[in-house]
Amino acid sequence: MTTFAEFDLEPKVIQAITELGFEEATPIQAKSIPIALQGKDMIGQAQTGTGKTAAFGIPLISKIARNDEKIRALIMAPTRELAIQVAEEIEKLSRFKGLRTLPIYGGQDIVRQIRALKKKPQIIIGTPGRLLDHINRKTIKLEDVNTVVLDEADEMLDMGFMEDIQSILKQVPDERQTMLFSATMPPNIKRLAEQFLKDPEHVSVIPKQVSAPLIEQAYIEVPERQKFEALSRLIDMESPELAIVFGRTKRRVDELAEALQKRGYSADGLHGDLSQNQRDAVMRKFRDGSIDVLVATDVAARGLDVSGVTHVVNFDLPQDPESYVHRIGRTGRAGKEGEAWSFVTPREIDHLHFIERVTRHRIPRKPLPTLAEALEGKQRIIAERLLEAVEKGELNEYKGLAIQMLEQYDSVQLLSAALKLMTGEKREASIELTPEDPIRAKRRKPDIRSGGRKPSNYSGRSNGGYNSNRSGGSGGKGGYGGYNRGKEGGGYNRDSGSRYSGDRKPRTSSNGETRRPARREDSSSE
Ligand SMILES: Nc1ncnc2c1ncn2[C@@H]1O[C@H](COP(=O)(O)OP(=O)(O)OP(=O)(O)O)[C@@H](O)[C@H]1O
Ligand SMILES: [Mg+2]
Repeated sequence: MTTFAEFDLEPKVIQAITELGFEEATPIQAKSIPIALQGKDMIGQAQTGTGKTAAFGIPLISKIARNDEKIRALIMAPTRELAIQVAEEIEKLSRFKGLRTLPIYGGQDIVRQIRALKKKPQIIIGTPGRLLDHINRKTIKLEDVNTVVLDEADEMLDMGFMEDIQSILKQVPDERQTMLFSATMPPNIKRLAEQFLKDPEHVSVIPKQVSAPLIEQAYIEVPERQKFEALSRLIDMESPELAIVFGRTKRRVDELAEALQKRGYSADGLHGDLSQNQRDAVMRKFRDGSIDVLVATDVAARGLDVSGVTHVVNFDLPQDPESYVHRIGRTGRAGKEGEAWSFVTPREIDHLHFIERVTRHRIPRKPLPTLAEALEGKQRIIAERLLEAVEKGELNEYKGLAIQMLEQYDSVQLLSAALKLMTGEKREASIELTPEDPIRAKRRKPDIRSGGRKPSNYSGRSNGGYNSNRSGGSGGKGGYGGYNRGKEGGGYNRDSGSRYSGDRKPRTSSNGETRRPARREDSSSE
């Protein structure tokens, strides 16, 4: 166990860490912070939800003085939501130190951003395209930047940001520290690292399997046209606190969110074609729990940290194994458990096996929840809500009528009727989703990690070694002491010399943005 007091950090930073409820450093933090504090370039890789943001954030803020009026640190992230979230985390970590952070992303009024830049933030967190706009307008000057972080660098490359990133990095002074972080490290990252990092230290905390161990994974084989029914039953049976459902395309997300709403679920959709206001509103509703189900494209796959996400559903399988790892990593974060379900059409079974090989994890098959299981789940929730209301009291206004009714009817009959009404007959609104084509299996060599290097001896606990008093201590669901599902391995041989060939051709863009050619389908995520 490594406490934060063991690092050479200012009391004000320690104070912020304590305030955030972090009791000990996660393994990636324990390894990266001392290296980053020395000013070395580094490549950091660790499973989803294991605190990579603070791993680069803490050293970064340690280098900046409060009264500095220059832009000293530049963090690049692939999506607007992620830029906002990283900015918030850095803001919290530097709260007592009093540094100024500013998220900069497309879709937001540029004049407003220019005004905010006049307040002299020292730390800018942005998406590459909008950052470059500001750099070209000279509203952001990079001449004093001494730290650059690329969060989810591989995703930024996949989205077609290579050129933007290159031209930004070329304008940052050479005497700088560059850090690159992600949960997965496909080979294209190597090229970027070779070009822009100086003798980087590789810091990785990756056990045999790439995905986070606290996520219970399963797949359901289901024909395309039955997917929606399967999803409704799954939600009913599992009654997630918060769930993210991933769909392949924007159209799919729109249709699915609407269909869920029609059936009475509290759901909304997120993709790159929505206006910034709409995107912000959806994320706000999801974070504060006023919607339970977020339906999203891969725009929500990377980095997003929303506490309370208990379930991830791949309504459509993702094309890339990396995407699978990042998507399911929206749950099982910070020492909490989560479940990840994937719908696989019969023709996609091969693709699922491919994902299993690359992620080195066998995904067990589960049967489609039956109607009875779905109903049982719904009833359980209703019963819980009823008992909560009993606990809460304040029922006097209803008691008179209750007594009257009980004099005339049998209590079991009455309560059953009440439960039936509360459960609600399923609104059988007819749902027609436009079918998506099945994904065809690609062939790559099975290793999602970088460079074929041996995994570092992963000595952390199976949950990534968390300890935070926010997580509610150990024991019970959501606890995290030495928990081990013993699912590692999955019967695949490690092929330590190889890594997959990474034929990651950027997918074509449909968002009408022509300036940068190689964007993929939801590339307006920036
Ligand atoms: N030392 C710690 N103790 C407890 N909680 C922590 C600690 N460090 C970070 N966290 C919390 O863990 C959560 C996940 O952190 P973060 O988003 O940085 O993960 P990540 O490794 O970047 O994941 P991803 O690969 O999905 O981007 C956040 O809510 C963060 O505040
Ligand atoms: Mg992250």
